[in-house]
Amino acid sequence: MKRGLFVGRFQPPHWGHIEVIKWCLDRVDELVVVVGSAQESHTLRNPFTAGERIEMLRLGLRDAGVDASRIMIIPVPDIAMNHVWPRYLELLLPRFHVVFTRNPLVERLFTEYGYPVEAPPAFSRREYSATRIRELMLMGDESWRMLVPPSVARFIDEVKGVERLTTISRRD
Ligand SMILES: Nc1ncnc2c1ncn2[C@@H]1O[C@H](COP(=O)(O)OP(=O)(O)OP(=O)(O)O)[C@@H](O)[C@H]1O
Ligand SMILES: NC(=O)c1ccc[n+]([C@@H]2O[C@H](COP(=O)(O)O)[C@@H](O)[C@H]2O)c1
Repeated sequence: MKRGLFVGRFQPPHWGHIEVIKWCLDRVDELVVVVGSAQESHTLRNPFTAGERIEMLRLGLRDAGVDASRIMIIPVPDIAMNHVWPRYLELLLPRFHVVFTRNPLVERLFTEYGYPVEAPPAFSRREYSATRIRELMLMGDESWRMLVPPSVARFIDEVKGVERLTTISRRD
């Protein structure tokens, strides 16, 4: 049984993430999806809580018809020591055999630690970018809705995500 690891912040999850997860599931039996920077919320880079990000990932994967029984979604707060971060993930997660990432730091830390690392292809990376989605939300541009699965857009409406982002971008 081969298990893979995929780490992201998912602020918010978008179609690019869903495509990457599907790509990973073609290569392993199970995938551990880490919701990183789990301690963060209510900032411009990290507006959503770890719990909200878990809910949105599950909704998005359901929209895409992905088999949830092959995926474990686990929130992990950051630690101040990059060197020991892979070891820290081993403490918190089920065993994994390969790391999937396009993040250069994540790639570097796991390669130095001795794991095989594979880079998923870029799926319309310019469009499917959470930074871009947050920028569109702040500009009041509704086209962000096309970049996330429909239930994720509904969830963001429910928690007033755009209002939250707009409020925290203001100055006093
Ligand atoms: N469209 C995409 N195609 C392929 N990989 C992607 C895509 N979007 C994100 N990823 C990868 O998914 C992982 C987690 O990404 P992350 O949650 O940071 O999304 P992001 O869109 O890059 O967000 P942000 O812009 O907020 O950093 C990273 O390895 C990232 O490279
Ligand atoms: N020292 C650490 O805690 C450490 C090191 C490398 C990456 N990470 C986390 O991994 C995640 C990587 O995801 P992104 O590609 O969305 O940045 C982030 O949450 C990042 O903070 C944490």
